[in-house]
Amino acid sequence: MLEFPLNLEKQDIPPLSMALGYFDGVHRGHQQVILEAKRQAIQLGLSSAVMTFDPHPSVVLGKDKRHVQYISPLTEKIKIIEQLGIDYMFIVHFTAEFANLLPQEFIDQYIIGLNVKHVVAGFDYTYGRMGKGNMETLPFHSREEFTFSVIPELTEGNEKVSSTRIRSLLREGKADLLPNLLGRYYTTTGIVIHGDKRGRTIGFPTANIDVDDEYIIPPLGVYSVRMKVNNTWYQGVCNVGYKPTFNQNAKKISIEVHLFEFDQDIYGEEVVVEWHLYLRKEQKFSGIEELVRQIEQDKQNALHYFKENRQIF
Ligand SMILES: Cc1cc2nc3c(=O)[nH]c(=O)nc-3n(C[C@H](O)[C@H](O)[C@H](O)COP(=O)(O)O)c2cc1C
Ligand SMILES: Nc1ncnc2c1ncn2[C@@H]1O[C@H](COP(=O)(O)OP(=O)(O)O)[C@@H](O)[C@H]1O
Repeated sequence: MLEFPLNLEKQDIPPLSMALGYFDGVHRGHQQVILEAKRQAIQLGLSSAVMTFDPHPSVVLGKDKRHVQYISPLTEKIKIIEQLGIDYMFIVHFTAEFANLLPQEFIDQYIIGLNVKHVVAGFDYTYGRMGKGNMETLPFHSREEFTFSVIPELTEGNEKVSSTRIRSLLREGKADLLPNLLGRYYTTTGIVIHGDKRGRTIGFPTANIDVDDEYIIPPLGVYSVRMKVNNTWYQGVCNVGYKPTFNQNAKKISIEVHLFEFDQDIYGEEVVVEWHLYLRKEQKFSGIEELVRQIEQDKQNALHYFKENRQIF
């Protein structure tokens, strides 16, 4: 992986076929762009590359300076793109200065200057100050130094597959609808931390996960999930919430997963939660007995879900 500023001369970089995009989520539309860059690389005898930007342009340009949340924060995005088998990744730090480059300056410095011989981007990709450069202006800005392919809009159910659509489904808890758009289930990577140590005393030990706040967390409630621990996937149930049965004024949201057929100490481990299906709202129960009865029911519902979808797992 290469990060800007690059201390490389053009002659040190192999000729590239490069996919351009912000690629939050690396969804099915993004995958078409990236895989086309790879296909063109093979056909034209080039190395494949992806150029992406960090942080999200809205952090630098937006009026709304709130903390931005992603479908795939940078490290997750890098992992997913690596799995697509791309040779080089360029991560451009998106600054006010970068956003101010004229379209021709962007093409000269970041495309022609990096020895790019073929560009692949989606039909609505824009570049340069105020997004003035687009796929129609690209032939003029290319100075005939590279060729390019434009990937048409990918739709699903008559609607564009987009990061915005995925973000809103995620915020509505519709994890089960995401594979149609993402090409996989939604995942969040985090570290197992210590909780209140109550879980194992009620027969449901739960791994409390500290998830980076750059991720979009699905809404409060109980979900069927899978969790990857040391490269093995386990089925389980996850509660996202404040545990109102025990806490009156909890401020920090907790994400905790009870795994079936699992009995290991995994404090401090990095784990991946794969979100499958929203099961119910988080509730305040009158006591432990009622809570335990409900968690047992959640477990049965999740087991049923995994059994019904056995062909996938
Ligand atoms: C599947 C599942 C569903 C849960 N549902 C609720 C709930 O509706 N209300 C609640 O107060 N706590 C709920 N919890 C959280 C439990 O209260 C929590 O796991 C228990 O207190 C242990 O916490 P600890 O791991 O911090 O010790 C749920 C936990 C799991 C695993
Ligand atoms: N089936 C399981 N699912 C989740 N965690 C488990 C399981 N079995 C053992 N553990 C371990 O036990 C811990 C959870 O126990 P718990 O009493 O809920 O403590 P805590 O409140 O610290 O999470 C997990 O972090 C993990 O290390």
